[in-house]
Amino acid sequence: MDVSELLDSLNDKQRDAVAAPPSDMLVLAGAGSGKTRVLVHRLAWLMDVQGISPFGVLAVTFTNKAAREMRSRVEALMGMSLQGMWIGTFHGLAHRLLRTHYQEARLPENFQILDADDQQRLLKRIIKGMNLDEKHYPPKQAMWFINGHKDEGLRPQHIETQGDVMRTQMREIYKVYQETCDRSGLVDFAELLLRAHELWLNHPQILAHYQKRFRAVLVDEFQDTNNIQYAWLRMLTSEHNNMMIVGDDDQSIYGWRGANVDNIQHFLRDFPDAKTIRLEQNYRSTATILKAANRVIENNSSRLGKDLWTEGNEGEPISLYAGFNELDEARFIVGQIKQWRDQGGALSDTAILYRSNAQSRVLEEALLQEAIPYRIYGGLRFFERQEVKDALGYLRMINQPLDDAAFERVINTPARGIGERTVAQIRDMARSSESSMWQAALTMLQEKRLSGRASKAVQGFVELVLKLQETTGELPLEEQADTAIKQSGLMAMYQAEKGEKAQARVDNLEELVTACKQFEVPDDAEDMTPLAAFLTHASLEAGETQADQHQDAVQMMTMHSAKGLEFPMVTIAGVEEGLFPSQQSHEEPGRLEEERRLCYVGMTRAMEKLILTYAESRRIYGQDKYHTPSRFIREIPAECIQEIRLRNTVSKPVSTSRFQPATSHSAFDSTGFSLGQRVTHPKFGEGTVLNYEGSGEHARVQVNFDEVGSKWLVLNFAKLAAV
Ligand SMILES: Nc1ncnc2c1ncn2[C@@H]1O[C@H](COP(=O)(O)OP(=O)(O)OP(=O)(O)O)[C@@H](O)[C@H]1O
Ligand SMILES: [Mg+2]
Repeated sequence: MDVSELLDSLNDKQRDAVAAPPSDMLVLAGAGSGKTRVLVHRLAWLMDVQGISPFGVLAVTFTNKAAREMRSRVEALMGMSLQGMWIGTFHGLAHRLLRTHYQEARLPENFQILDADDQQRLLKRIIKGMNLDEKHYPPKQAMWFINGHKDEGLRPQHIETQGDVMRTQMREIYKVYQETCDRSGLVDFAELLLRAHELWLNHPQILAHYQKRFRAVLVDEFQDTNNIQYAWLRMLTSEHNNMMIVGDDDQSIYGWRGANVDNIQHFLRDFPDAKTIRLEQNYRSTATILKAANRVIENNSSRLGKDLWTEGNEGEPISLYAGFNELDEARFIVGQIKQWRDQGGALSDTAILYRSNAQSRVLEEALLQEAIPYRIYGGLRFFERQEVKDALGYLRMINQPLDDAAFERVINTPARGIGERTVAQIRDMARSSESSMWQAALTMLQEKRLSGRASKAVQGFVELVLKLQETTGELPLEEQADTAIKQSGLMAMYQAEKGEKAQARVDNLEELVTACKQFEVPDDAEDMTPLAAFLTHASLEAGETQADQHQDAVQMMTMHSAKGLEFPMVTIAGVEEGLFPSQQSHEEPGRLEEERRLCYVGMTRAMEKLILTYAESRRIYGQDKYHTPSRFIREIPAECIQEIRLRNTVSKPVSTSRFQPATSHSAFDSTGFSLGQRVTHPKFGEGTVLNYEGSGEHARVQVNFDEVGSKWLVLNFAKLAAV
């Protein structure tokens, strides 16, 4: 390959980094300045110019997707396949190392990886086996305890408990858990890293081999490495090799998961001769987007500090839209995406980013309604999520207890002492009597075919379902859901767990109640109960296959998963206090700055067009919460923002300045009503306009009546009048 090709597409500073003589190096630079590009070109340079073999480099990045992309970019630059090169995530590389040296790592040859779900299930069994109360020692918390200590390189014998009963017990759980894993050849994610570290610690000759072999070690997204990862990298260094780390302290967003941004300082301390290169030109975003993002991040106090500029043009202002509620917000976003598509833009060039996974539901529905394909990146669709499926399981049991899948799903979730063996017995009985498991369970109880303990536990479950059926039958759908989630113990189970992920599960359960409240039985399902109609709706949505890899689809993801990526058009939804920054971050000082870094990450994903939206009222857990716009919006200079207003009618402008004539013509314009407007109906009395859909004679409006609650009305027939 022509070397100049490698360097031509780089600016001076990038070239300095790529073509530097072998040395340790830190590339510290803001978003979109070409850090990842430098790393990729450096890899190619080392192999092509320095003559290092593909087996002599080790490159680490944050996600499997990023690793695949990096490999293919280097291959494209080199014009050859690089099979076998060590390029991957920390977990992937540790796995590879352990596979190669399984004997020294004291693992069976075919050891299995335990994913988070399996890990939690195993812990549950262990906690029960130790005769501990799961309520006091929730498996999820034990998992955080174990993984957290492993991330610090600590085994049970290293953990000080200071006489704390909880810690002592957790340490014991860790010990028993680890023995079980070792016996069965199971390795969890945190264990991969710790084992790989211990492998080198205990086998200096293996370590020496790799120290010599890997002449260059390159790490992207370094700001989000945790302690064990840094320790592992540090071990690898020797006089034979060099390390290049690339990162941005302003994009450190995994502190809550143990990432340690101080590792950048540690690197400078541990590699005193390291050369620091700062890249300052941004190639990704328009000047407006860049200026706005820079100004937001300036509000953080602990920064290494850097300036970013661009030669790019001004671009359009950032659009800001205040939704009347989350439905209006979603509809606006979908409208913008349609406009983008109509102007010839690809859907895959647009991304919708949000703070919390639970926000995706309303957005997904708005997209489905318009038949716009979408893909949820790094996550499941709302109705496919574990906790949502658990809750739906109870609703399905209320609706129809003969549903075996629902029965199996919830019989022991939350744990109520019904073991796998009992479930298997019930399953066998159902099979031999050709009945449902529910019926089989009833028969077995009646005929006393279960052992004392199992019988009592199954009886408890049956009674719970019967009670739910009896007490919720007449209730409105959302109260049915609320009761089921609470009385089944699901909510309490997830609330008892710690951490961001558990919080997301609680959010999703609350969101399910909201979904029930917003659900309208479709016309063709009027013979069904609202519950049955809702369950049908949920399974259809979950069953709808996600847009496949090659289909042009809108990209949806949390801001966390968007790290390192870029899109021509980006919408950040739910930019409001209490959601983003999150409620929890108000309570812990460091967390607010991490939220602001997340905002910086989100904004800097956008290349051409950035849209920020928030909802003035948002239904959370079936209740309307009124939020104020996020402080992050106020931190953006006013001249960078253009407020978009279209939720208004042309015919009846509301007098406040916030409601100006529509800038685009929605069907609603012709109805003569505006969202939020007070109206009166001869039968239902007064209410507030919440929502609308359709146009012309099909136009329908949703009104929340003070007396009778929310109703959809066909405009042509409804005798609505403005108050
Ligand atoms: N010298 C250059 N000339 C033209 N385009 C460039 C140059 N350097 C980088 N780019 C382009 O700018 C964009 C951002 O680059 P890259 O993703 O490497 O930035 P980054 O610093 O890694 O960003 P992030 O912090 O978000 O990970 C990419 O589209 C890249 O191809
Ligand atoms: Mg990058």
